[in-house]
Amino acid sequence: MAKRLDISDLNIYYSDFLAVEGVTMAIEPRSVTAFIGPSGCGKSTVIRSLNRMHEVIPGARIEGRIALDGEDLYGREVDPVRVRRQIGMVFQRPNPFPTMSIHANVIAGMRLNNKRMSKAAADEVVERSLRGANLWNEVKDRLNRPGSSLSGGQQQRLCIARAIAVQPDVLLMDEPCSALDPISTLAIEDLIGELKQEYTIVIVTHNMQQAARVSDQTAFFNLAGVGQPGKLIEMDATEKIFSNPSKKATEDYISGRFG
Ligand SMILES: Nc1ncnc2c1ncn2[C@@H]1O[C@H](COP(=O)(O)OP(=O)(O)OP(=O)(O)O)[C@@H](O)[C@H]1O
Repeated sequence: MAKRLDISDLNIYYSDFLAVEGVTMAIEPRSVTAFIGPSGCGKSTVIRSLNRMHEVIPGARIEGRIALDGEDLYGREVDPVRVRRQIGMVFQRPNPFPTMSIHANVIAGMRLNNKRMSKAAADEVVERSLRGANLWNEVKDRLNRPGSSLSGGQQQRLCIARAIAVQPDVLLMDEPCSALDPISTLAIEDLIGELKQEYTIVIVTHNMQQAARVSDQTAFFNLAGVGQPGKLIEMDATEKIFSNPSKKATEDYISGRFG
């Protein structure tokens, strides 16, 4: 479970466009790392490179090294599908399979990986994952209803249940609360606090209060101008970033002077 990510000298391209340059950082297991920074600085691009989702875009590629507990995720022998199972992702908009039942949604990834799963084993995974996502009590009596019958916040927790069903090492979350109301947002934030006991979590957020509330480490990205690559400006304990950052650009951003 929870593994460490080491990123070194990472450059990320969309065809010829260098979107992110020279990122080196360590993401610790059993902790929450927040990526913050102005629009277009490359937060989503970096997070998508961590589980090899970046390369599904035609022409997209990376240079540098990303290692999970020392294993180079871009090594020649490495299967990107396996990487995406080990490093799960939750997106901005909850995206359950709308016509599939709640039960089937949770095990959708497992079915892909292990087609012959007994009903009892499936039921156990569904309950464990829904409990893990703090959704079990709300849905246990209607597991056969479609995923789309849930509220937005419940759908997002269903997506988190789906992501943890395959027992990943890392959970990536790209603005997981931006489509949610404040109550659902708090439920997800509480859940992130619980999940970090078992997982390595990386969250992209535009909401600096959220970064301050949920994360242990914060990475601030910035870009020098339009058409310039995004860069990691500094990364440190969240408390330090929000109280006494080392770089002026970070201070300007967190104090709302730009971005
Ligand atoms: N599919 C794509 N093709 C080409 N360029 C892209 C693509 N996706 C993103 N980019 C570019 O890469 C750069 C970084 O974008 P990215 O979405 O990672 O930034 P971000 O910090 O996540 O922004 P936001 O906070 O607005 O979501 C931007 O210049 C963006 O235009």
